[in-house]
Amino acid sequence: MISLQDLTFSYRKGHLVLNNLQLHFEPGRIYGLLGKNGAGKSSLLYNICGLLYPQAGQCQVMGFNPAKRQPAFLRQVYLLPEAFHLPDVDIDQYVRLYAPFYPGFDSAAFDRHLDVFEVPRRQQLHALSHGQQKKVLISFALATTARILIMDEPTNGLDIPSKRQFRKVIAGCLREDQCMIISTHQVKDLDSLIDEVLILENGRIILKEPVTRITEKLSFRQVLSLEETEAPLYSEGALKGYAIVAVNRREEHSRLDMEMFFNAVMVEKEKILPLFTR
Ligand SMILES: Nc1ncnc2c1ncn2[C@@H]1O[C@H](COP(=O)(O)OP(=O)(O)OP(=O)(O)O)[C@@H](O)[C@H]1O
Repeated sequence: MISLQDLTFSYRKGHLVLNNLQLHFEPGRIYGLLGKNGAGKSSLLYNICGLLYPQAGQCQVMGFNPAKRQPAFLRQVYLLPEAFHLPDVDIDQYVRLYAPFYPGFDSAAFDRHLDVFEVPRRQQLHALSHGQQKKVLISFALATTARILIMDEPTNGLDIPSKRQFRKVIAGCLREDQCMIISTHQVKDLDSLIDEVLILENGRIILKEPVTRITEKLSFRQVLSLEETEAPLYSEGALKGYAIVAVNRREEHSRLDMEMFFNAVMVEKEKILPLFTR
């Protein structure tokens, strides 16, 4: 559905932001794009949407070259950017203005999502808080039913109950022909939603693995003392004892803790990445 071949991108000469990326994204999946500040996550997303253009290599999205920004492409792609500015209209006017760009726009779904988020319906957008505005945009994004949904830090600025609402709204909303890429630092908000994890570092994808494969290779556990377990790959002090990431030697079933996983990869790359070489 999305295919990047040898994609290289930089804002200025001599400073590669995306370095020779080979990447494929399939429909029916939610991808979590992780990386430290400045790793190149937004730049990658903007290349996929055609808002930035590669210096070398290819980017193909649903058979289109995004850089051409053809209407048939734009109708099927929605980017929720990290920072946004909304016009001073009310929600209904906003829908009347922007929904026509998306032929598959589902007004009933939009209303349902707004209800879950408990957004006051009759307000001017400028009278809403930043978090409420974001909820309008998340609801709008999902209601477009665009085949490619890209969200840059969608849960930034959402309060704790809203993060739960976000998970509720997203879960079960993706169709088999849609693909969602979520770039985030707020990994705890999303670890139950993500099908596949990508980690970007210094312009390269250092890991791209389905959650099922991560938990097949690694186990995520709490232990009272580090002596009671064979040397973990990574550990962090927890309320009672330690949270650990260990090699999953006994085919244990554990739930991915994406924050622990990301930290473990950052600190113990040499130990963890080889577990995933094919
Ligand atoms: N408009 C720009 N002009 C020049 N350099 C830029 C521009 N935008 C980003 N960069 C640089 O490109 C690199 C990647 O930035 P990008 O915003 O893609 O990273 P990111 O992973 O999304 O970061 P964050 O997690 O902080 O949002 C950084 O080194 C950044 O300084």
